[in-house]
Order: sequence, then C-alpha cells, then structure tokens
Amino acid sequence: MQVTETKLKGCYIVEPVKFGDSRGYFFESFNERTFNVLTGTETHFVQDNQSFSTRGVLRGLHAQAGEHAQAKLVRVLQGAVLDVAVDVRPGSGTYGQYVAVELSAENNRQLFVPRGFLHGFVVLSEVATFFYKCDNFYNKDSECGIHPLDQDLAVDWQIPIEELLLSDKDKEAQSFAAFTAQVVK
Ligand SMILES: Cc1cn([C@H]2C[C@H](O)[C@@H](COP(=O)(O)OP(=O)(O)O[C@H]3O[C@@H](C)C(=O)[C@@H](O)[C@H]3O)O2)c(=O)[nH]c1=O
Repeated sequence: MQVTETKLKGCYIVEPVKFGDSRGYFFESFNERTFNVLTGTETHFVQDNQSFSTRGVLRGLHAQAGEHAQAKLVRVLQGAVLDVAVDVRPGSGTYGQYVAVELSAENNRQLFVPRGFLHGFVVLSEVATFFYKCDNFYNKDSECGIHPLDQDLAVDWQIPIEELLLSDKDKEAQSFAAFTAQVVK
C-alpha cells in the first residue's frame, strides 16, 4: 500500500499494491495495521457502505457533526467518479479548501477523508458503484451538508451543471457561508 498526503493535512490518497498473473489480479483493498502505520492514525472502521449511481449523479457535500463525525476510506468498484473532500475543521489553515481526485475501477485509487471534512462525488462514467468504509456509525440526526454548487466553495465538478442529478436533500442544503457562521458561533 502506498499512502500520499494531499495538500490537506490528514487527507490521503491510498494506492494498493496490485499483483497480476495469468489468472487476473489480487490486491489487499484494506489492511488496518499497514494503513495505521503509514497514516499515523488509529483508524478503526465499523461500517461499510455501497451506492450505485448513473453519470452526472452528484452525492454531497456531506458530513456528520460532533461525536458522530466519520472518517471515510472511499473507492470505486465499477466506473469512475470525481471525489471531493473539503476541509471544514474549525481553525484549520486550509479551512474551506478542497481536493478533487479521480477514483476509478481502473486506477484502484482510494481517498481517506478524515473526520471534520465534507465529502461528495460526481459520477463521470455511465454508471458507478461506490464503496466506502466509515469509522463511526450512521446517525441520521447528525447529518449536515453544504450545497455542492456553492459559489464560495466553487468546486469544479467537471460535468456541466445541466447534467447533474442531486437528491432533494442536497438541492436544499445550506450555503458554505451559513455553515461557517454556525461553526464559529
Ligand atoms: C449514509 C447512510 C444512508 N442511509 C439511508 C438514508 C436514506 O434513506 C438512504 C439514502 O441516504 P442518502 O441520500 O443520505 O445517501 P447519499 O447521498 O449517498 O449519502 C452519502 O453521500 C456520500 C457523499 C457520503 O459521504 C456519505 O457519508 C453519505 O452522506 O440511505 C443509511 O441507512 N445509512 C447510511 O450510512
């Protein structure tokens, strides 16, 4: 496993070591011991999630607040997505900045999104199956988010706006400014 820190501290690109032979390939998609040594974290995942989406589906930008905050290790089993992690850790020197990484079934790349980040992705391929591990359980009442097309965050989703498909919840999400006003209260 190779781990590379992004420009956002604590947010890592993870690339597994792939063994190919005449049968196909093998790789360890997650190894807690190696992962924790290479990231210097004590991450322990407790929930796996999977979603399927068609091209243009944009899920995000989501987080869970307070004691229900989740770190996520995300990857793509089928297709390709642009995955986005936004640093909204109060007091962070990179507050409001984001990283965008293409994750696909071909590149087997994973992104580790630490607690205190918003997360979202848009599907670039015809369909995509998305898989992620979480280090804290789902808690509906703690869900929070920011509108993915917020103009202050200005995420470049690489897909024309008219082709994007959002859930009703995401369409109604608050602005980055409103979110930040709550954080600093
Ligand atoms: C996230 C989640 C949802 N659900 C349910 C609630 C709802 O009825 C249905 C669909 O939920 P959502 O519309 O929130 O699904 P979705 O928009 O895919 O939400 C996910 O988006 C990505 C970007 C993330 O980072 C995740 O943490 C999560 O927020 O699944 C669970 O039962 N457990 C879970 O962990």
